Parts: sequence; structure tokens; C-alpha cells
Amino acid sequence: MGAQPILYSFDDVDAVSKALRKYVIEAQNAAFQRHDRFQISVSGGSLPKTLAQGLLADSLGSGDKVDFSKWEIFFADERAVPLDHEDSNYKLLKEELLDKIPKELGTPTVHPINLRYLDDLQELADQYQAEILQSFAAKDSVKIPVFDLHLLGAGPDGHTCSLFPGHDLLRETNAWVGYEANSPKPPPRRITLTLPVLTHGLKLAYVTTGDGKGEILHKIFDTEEGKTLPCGLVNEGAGDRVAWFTDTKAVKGVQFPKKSSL
Ligand SMILES: O=C1O[C@H](COP(=O)(O)O)[C@@H](O)[C@H](O)[C@H]1O
Repeated sequence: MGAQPILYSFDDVDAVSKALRKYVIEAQNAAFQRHDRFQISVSGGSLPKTLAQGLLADSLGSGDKVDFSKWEIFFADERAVPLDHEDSNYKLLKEELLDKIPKELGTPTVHPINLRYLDDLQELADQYQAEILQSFAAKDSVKIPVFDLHLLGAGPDGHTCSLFPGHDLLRETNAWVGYEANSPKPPPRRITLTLPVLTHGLKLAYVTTGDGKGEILHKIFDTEEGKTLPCGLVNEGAGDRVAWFTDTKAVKGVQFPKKSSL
């Protein structure tokens, strides 16, 4: 058996957001030491709200500082819609976090999709890959971008980003960004980071809270079938580089060992 993911369980969403803040700041500081910037991907769904709650909280002291000026934010997945559309992950992150960042914490560099290619999913994905390449190109030879952190969510069917159970895109081994034309969850047209990019991340954090995530978390952590789901494949591929931030409601029925502090 390979290295296992870490499953954190906290009392409530408030405690999850505090722990997530600590974890993200540690990842940020390690990235600043390494290359003076913090290259991350962020998902949509329920994640941005809890993330914002953690990151916008008052600082607890000198080691607990978010410096957004050196953050480069990519989207772990995005829907092929305009940036002001209600389904846009960019819009969600903007409203939950970006618009609320106080000036003194700096301004992150954010990489939205290129709207010119909304009608051509392959081109939309290729252009987003080119955008990633440009950012990572300073490093010698970029075979695959190694993000400092991927911030992820898990859908009730075990999907992550826009990688859905049983879809061909799960078998992608070359492209960094793929497209999904038939997402079972609306809207149908999306682009997404692929599994190899996710599993090469230095750190990966899942944020899943509430009763509604109970069944899928049990499946992912306690069953063989769960290992074949997109979230299970990320766990398998990235092992102990993956940390799951959950509340007690979400892991009530999970047998896998849990930790209650970082
Ligand atoms: O469609 C999506 O769903 C997943 C999971 O969302 P959640 O609301 O169940 O947390 C999300 O991570 C992804 O970015 C989004 O496009």
C-alpha cells in the first residue's frame, strides 16, 4: 500500500476554515522560500467560500500572513461561459474572495480563461494550457507544471475539477488541460486540469463539508469502488501530499482514520 492521504476532521466549517488558513499559509511560505511566488489552482463549487473565510480572517501574528502580491491563481476547472455568467468559477472566486482582499494584503495575479475561444472547447483548453506554460516556463524544461498547491472540491458523485466518473478524460496522459463537452452536472461545457497535473502538485487540499458529502466520502475512503472515482484516483496518485479538510458531519460514516489537528 502506498502513502495515504491525510483526512482532517474538525467540529464545524469555522474550524475547517481556520485549519485551511494555516495549511495554505504554510504552503505559501514554503513556496516563497523555493521560488518567491505561490502558484496555485483553485476550484469552484463550495470551496471558495470556506477558503475566503480562512484567508480573509484577521492575522494571528507574524508567521500568519497572506501576501497575495506573489500569488498566481489558475482555475482547476472552469465552465465555458462568460466571466460574469452565474456558472463561472471566476465570477464565484471574484465575489467570494478577490473583491474582498484588503489592499494591504496585495493583489494576486489571476488567470481567467480566454473568452475568445468559448465556442471551441479544444482551443479553449489549449489556450489555457499555453497560459500555464507561460507562467511555468522560467523553470528549465517544463514537462508538467508542478503547482505549489491545488485547492479542490469533491462532488457527490466523486468528481473533482471537471473530471467525472467513467469519462474518457480520466485517461488523459499528455494534455495538461482537457475539455468536457458533456458534464453530467450543468453547465455541460467545461475545461479542467487533467489528472497528471493534479497528482504532480506539491500539495493538494480538498475542502468538503456538510451532511451532503457523507456518502461520497465514505465511498472514497472506505471502499474499493471509491478508488476508481476521480477523487480516489487523485488520492492514489498523490498519496500523503493530499489533505482533506472536512467537518464532523461530512465524515460521520467514514471509517478511515481521521486527524483533528494539523
Ligand atoms: O462543478 C464543480 O463541482 C466541483 C464540486 O463542487 P462542490 O460544490 O460539490 O464542492 C467543484 O470542485 C468544481 O470546481 C466545479 O466546477
